[in-house]
Amino acid sequence: MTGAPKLSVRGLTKSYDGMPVLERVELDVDTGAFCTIVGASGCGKSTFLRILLSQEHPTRGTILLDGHPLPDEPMPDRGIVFQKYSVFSHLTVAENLILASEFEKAPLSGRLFGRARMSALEGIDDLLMKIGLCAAKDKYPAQLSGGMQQRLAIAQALIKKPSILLLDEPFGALDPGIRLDMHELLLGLWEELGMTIFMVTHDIHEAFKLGTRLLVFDKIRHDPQAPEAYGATITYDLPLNGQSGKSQNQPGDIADALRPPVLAQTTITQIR
Ligand SMILES: Nc1ncnc2c1ncn2[C@@H]1O[C@H](COP(=O)(O)OP(=O)(O)OP(=O)(O)O)[C@@H](O)[C@H]1O
Repeated sequence: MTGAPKLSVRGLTKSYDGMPVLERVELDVDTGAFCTIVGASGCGKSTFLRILLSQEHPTRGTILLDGHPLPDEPMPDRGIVFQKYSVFSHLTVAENLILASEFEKAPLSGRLFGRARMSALEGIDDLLMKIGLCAAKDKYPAQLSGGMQQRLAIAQALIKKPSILLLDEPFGALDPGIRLDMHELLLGLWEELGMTIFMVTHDIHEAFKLGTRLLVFDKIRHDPQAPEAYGATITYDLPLNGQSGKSQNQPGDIADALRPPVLAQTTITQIR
């Protein structure tokens, strides 16, 4: 790794009501990495993303962003996209995109008028072009397909030019063909904007295709009498080169390893 990492996580533990969800997570991520995150349902992947967004806070441990403690509140430097469309249904595509500017420039009313509004609307043209929604600028979300709504959600997350993009199963609700289009779109944006991406997915092939690094979350300790006694951590951290197909690891290897008994044995060995 060259220089200071973009993000550095040390001894991260997150508990709810005294029950650990994440335990002793350690991670350094370079600027521009595309980290795909997989793991069993309920193992804390979304919690991890919410902590990176500062929507949740660690119970223990530290997170440094560009060498400084992660701010306590979500900031424009980190954008997030969820699986279900998180856009405002009563606003058009353009209005959804200028909303952040409206609240920034008119915090009391949340509305811009006249020249200020025109200027905000002109400011989103480039983003609309990138995201392929120029023709839908004045449509409402209900008039858009699922893929288009998710494009809008991505555009919304990008409007403040975040250096970190957090994606929580962003394509999980889309048809396979649309997902492929979205992969192309996302890879193009990632390359052009140089963001560091963390993307949770349940699709191991998607994880291998898109990521430069695969993070597997799982529990390394299990108590059958008390399944919630232990939290998950990063049990596999694999460099990928999905775009050039040079990765030595293949989706099937991880899919095999994700079977619980094998994973438990393998990861304990690995952690030691
Ligand atoms: N605010 C909360 N209060 C209490 N428990 C919570 C809270 N948020 C998450 N949890 C619990 O933390 C655990 C991890 O949840 P999380 O959503 O992070 O898992 P996940 O790996 O993203 O799951 P999935 O793949 O099913 O989306 C779950 O047991 C969940 O019930």
